[in-house]
Amino acid sequence: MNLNVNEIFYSLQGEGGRTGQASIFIRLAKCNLACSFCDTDFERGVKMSLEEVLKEIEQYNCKWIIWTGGEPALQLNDKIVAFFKERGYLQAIETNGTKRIPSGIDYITCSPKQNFEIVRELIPEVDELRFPIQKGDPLPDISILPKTNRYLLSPIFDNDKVIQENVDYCISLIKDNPVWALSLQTHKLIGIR
Ligand SMILES: Nc1nc2[nH]cc(C(=O)O)c2c(=O)[nH]1
Ligand code: SF4
Ligand SMILES: [Mg+2]
Repeated sequence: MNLNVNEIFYSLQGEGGRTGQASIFIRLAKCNLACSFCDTDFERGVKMSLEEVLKEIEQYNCKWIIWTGGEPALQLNDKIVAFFKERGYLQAIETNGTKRIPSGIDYITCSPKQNFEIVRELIPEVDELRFPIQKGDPLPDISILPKTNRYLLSPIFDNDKVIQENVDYCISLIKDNPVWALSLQTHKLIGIR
């Protein structure tokens, strides 16, 4: 079994409910969407076997993987997740909600970008919903979305720069609708990967 890998790096989770936790990011190549605000160059990839990925990540003193992309659910399956689970890894995923998630994932972050009504059919329950928001965007209707305990709004940045009007807009939405909370891309604020 192989993966088409864009990059592997060791950093701290910058966003959401696991912010600040050391994690090995495995960015898989390719996405099935093309969002205007996308901050990631995910097209290029190299073919790696699971053993090669394991060898690379074993150098880090960390047992959390974050599968990201692109859209990692285009490539992951139950067997790949089981391979890393059997070797002691906990696995988080950052998904756009357009594909089913393999079993065995320990923390699901879902950031739907379109077709919100099909997301819940594919992924009934997640650990967090995190929506990139720019000024003027409507607040998502949580009644049709996957079940979760964490509803997060993430103001869209200009590359690594805060766009204050997006932050202010998210804050006003949250004050009016306190089921939501703010998620910042803290890695960009502090200049780490
Ligand atoms: N530090 C850090 N945290 C992240 N959380 C999600 C990321 C992503 O690109 O998916 C990301 C990233 O690129 N860097
Ligand atoms: S779903 Fe995510 S990775 Fe894919 S284009 Fe949109 S923002 Fe970029
Ligand atoms: Mg990123």
